[in-house]
Amino acid sequence: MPYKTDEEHSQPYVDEIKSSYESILKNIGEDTTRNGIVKTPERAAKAMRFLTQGYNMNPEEILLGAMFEEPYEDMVLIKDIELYSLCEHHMLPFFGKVHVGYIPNGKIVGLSKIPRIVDVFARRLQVQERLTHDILECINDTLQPKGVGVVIEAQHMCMMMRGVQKQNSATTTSGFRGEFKNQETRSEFLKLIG
Ligand SMILES: Nc1nc2c(ncn2[C@@H]2O[C@H](COP(=O)(O)OP(=O)(O)OP(=O)(O)O)[C@@H](O)[C@H]2O)c(=O)[nH]1
Ligand SMILES: [Zn+2]
Repeated sequence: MPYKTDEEHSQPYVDEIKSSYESILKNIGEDTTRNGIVKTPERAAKAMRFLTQGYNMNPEEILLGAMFEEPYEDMVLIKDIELYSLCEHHMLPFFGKVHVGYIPNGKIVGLSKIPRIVDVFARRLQVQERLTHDILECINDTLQPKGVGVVIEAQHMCMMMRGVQKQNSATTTSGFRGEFKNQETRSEFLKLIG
């Protein structure tokens, strides 16, 4: 099996994280023995393991597992990939959409593998800028296309629920390699993602 399932990644360290959540609940003034809360440390620990399982996964391996020789020379675009990640500053969610385009150089990759590598990098503590580059460099280094572009549009809960409390601001980040640095190719990509 080239990479592990979500379930396999959720097991290690759950007990340690569980007792940490128990302390957090006590410190915010909760009664950790009451019915609705008693299993919360374990649930929260499993959820946290799920949301950070990307540390244990190898995105290059995912791409290499489904690369096929193909003489297609035009742009391949996978747009509107749902994104859920956690910001490394507050460990609060940021969420939005990822758009990935590439121009093959003799090899294409199985389409599902692009959202899969987005999830691998998103399921780590992140900043949006690094997430953008992680996805970009992984595709560029592994698939070695003629060009690749990544755009992420996201909203950050740490700016919505707390802090500056801005509900409608969105952040866009982008990165381009190879032919996507040419104005014409980049414009075509940006036009296609709308
Ligand atoms: N560049 C970048 N900043 C982020 C991201 N996620 C969260 N942040 C910011 O990280 C910064 C951390 O700033 P600090 O001043 O150390 O933390 P803080 O006191 O909680 O800041 P406020 O959110 O302004 O209350 C904040 O400005 C957040 O908006 C991200 O993906 N990229
Ligand atoms: Zn944050």
